[in-house]
Amino acid sequence: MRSVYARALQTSLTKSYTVATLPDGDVGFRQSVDQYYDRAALILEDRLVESFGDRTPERERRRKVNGMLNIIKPCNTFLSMTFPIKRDNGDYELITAWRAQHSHHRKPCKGGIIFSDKIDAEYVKANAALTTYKLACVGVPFGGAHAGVQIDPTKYSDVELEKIVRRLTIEMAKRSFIGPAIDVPAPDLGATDLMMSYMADTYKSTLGHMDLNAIATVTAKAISQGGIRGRDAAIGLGIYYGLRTFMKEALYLSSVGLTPGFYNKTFIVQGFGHVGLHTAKLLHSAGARCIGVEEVGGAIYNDEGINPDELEEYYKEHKTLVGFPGAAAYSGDSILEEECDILCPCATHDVIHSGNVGHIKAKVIAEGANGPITPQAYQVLLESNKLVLPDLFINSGAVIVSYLEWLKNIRHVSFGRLTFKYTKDTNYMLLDSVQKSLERIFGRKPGSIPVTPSEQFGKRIAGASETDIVYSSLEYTIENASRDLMSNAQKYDLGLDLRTAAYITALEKIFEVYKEAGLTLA
Ligand SMILES: NC(=O)C1=CN([C@@H]2O[C@H](COP(=O)(O)OP(=O)(O)OC[C@H]3O[C@@H](n4cnc5c(N)ncnc54)[C@H](O)[C@@H]3O)[C@@H](O)[C@H]2O)C=CC1
Ligand SMILES: O=C(O)CCC(=O)C(=O)O
Repeated sequence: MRSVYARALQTSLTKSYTVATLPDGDVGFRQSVDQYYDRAALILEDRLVESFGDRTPERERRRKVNGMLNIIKPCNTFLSMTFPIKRDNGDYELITAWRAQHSHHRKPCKGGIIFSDKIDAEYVKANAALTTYKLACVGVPFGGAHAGVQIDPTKYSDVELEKIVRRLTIEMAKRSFIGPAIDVPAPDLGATDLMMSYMADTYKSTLGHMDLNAIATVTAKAISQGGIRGRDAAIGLGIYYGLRTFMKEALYLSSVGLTPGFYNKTFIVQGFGHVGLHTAKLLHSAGARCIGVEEVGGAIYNDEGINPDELEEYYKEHKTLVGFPGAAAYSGDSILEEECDILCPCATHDVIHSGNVGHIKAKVIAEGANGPITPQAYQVLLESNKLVLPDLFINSGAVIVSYLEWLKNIRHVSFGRLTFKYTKDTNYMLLDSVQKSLERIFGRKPGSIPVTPSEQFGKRIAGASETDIVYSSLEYTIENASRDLMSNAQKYDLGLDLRTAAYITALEKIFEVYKEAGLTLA
């Protein structure tokens, strides 16, 4: 029998991650975050200078603004770790891992952990910076961080992975790189919720044993370990809500040659892991037609539509998409290049680059993955009137719901628990009071006037459950962020360049924090 660990890992760890070799001249994910930041900073600079008022000479104000813009960009603190583990066969091995805390403008820091042998220290720093901008873009009050463990997790047993996660936690704890008020990790590529439960358990049993808030030190834990309902689907749901907002915007859609709404729009998903699976399911439920899905073992295609729920079952059992009865094995060059309305790259970075961008036919691209498009390719997409919904906005569902989990943990009570009974009693009292008022006016004869809740109200009569709160808060946050992006795109005359609009949204907020807090001990 396979262990729980192995079962939990089965979908995310049974493959190796392929990363495109970029054509000459293409800048990949690592440099791209800094480039986008620079562009946003350049556009904002004059306004930021103005924002200081005119009591100080302009030269002085500009100096201050440039100083602050330079402070925001680099990684604040960086931890490089090597530690040994004893493997099941008796060998000793050194594990290399990193945690980058990109920004301390808000505490704690927050961000995922990637388990992959295709990453390095610079990649981790880039992801940490992107996380700072992502958090600020959607208004989650944390600083950005990210971690990487440089192993291919498929090559390690569940016991070995547990050892690595527990030792990693201790290494981070020793150096104050983990803690509910300091830095709060979560799973990313190649990681699982079970790993997060081990991490929380290790912290609370060691350095955090006196800390009442110890379990708030990691998010995306199992529910029994203080996790939150709704986290599983959070990223896909965020992508769906974000797409839905833009799929209502006739102005944006007409620029790319689409009509509003999801019904019968075609979509293709790359990567059928945490992000891709839920995105496909939700778009399918909204009436869009999934015509292609790609995984590392091969892609499948069906113009008539693929049912993602059935595909999920098939994939769990067979560990490959190919052979799924509801679609044919894809035999073209690249499914990313197929005709479709919405393309969702939800696997890894740098998959659309200057070598293939000319063949991309999708009209809307939702960046489920972090950094799936190189800056060179992005420019081409903009010039060919494609609408790209950028990573720092569209895949922010995880950080939004992580924030709710952290809040739940430090409040020590699940959402709704304190108010369920009171809300339900109040709502029944309200119905009763309406009934009595009607009877006072119309009398009780020939019988009492029944006032019963409608089906919809009946479902909500006891108030919001944890899942209701998570989903509605996610929806609210993404819709708000969408409006910020649209308004900044208009204000700065950016056309379809929502990435720059998102970086500007983030940068304005971070700048404001520095501006009003001043520089400690400066
Ligand atoms: N898990 C999270 O909380 C978040 C993840 N992301 C990003 O989304 C992306 C995917 O993350 P997860 O879904 O969590 O990882 P995952 O490990 O659950 O799934 C990724 C899937 O993509 C597949 N894949 C990898 N390379 C591929 C390729 N070249 N072509 C086709 N399929 C490929 C893998 O086999 C795997 O099934 C990453 O870029 C990650 O950084 C973004 C926001 C939040
Ligand atoms: O929920 C989190 O803290 C991490 C999410 C993440 O890894 C990401 O957004 O890239």
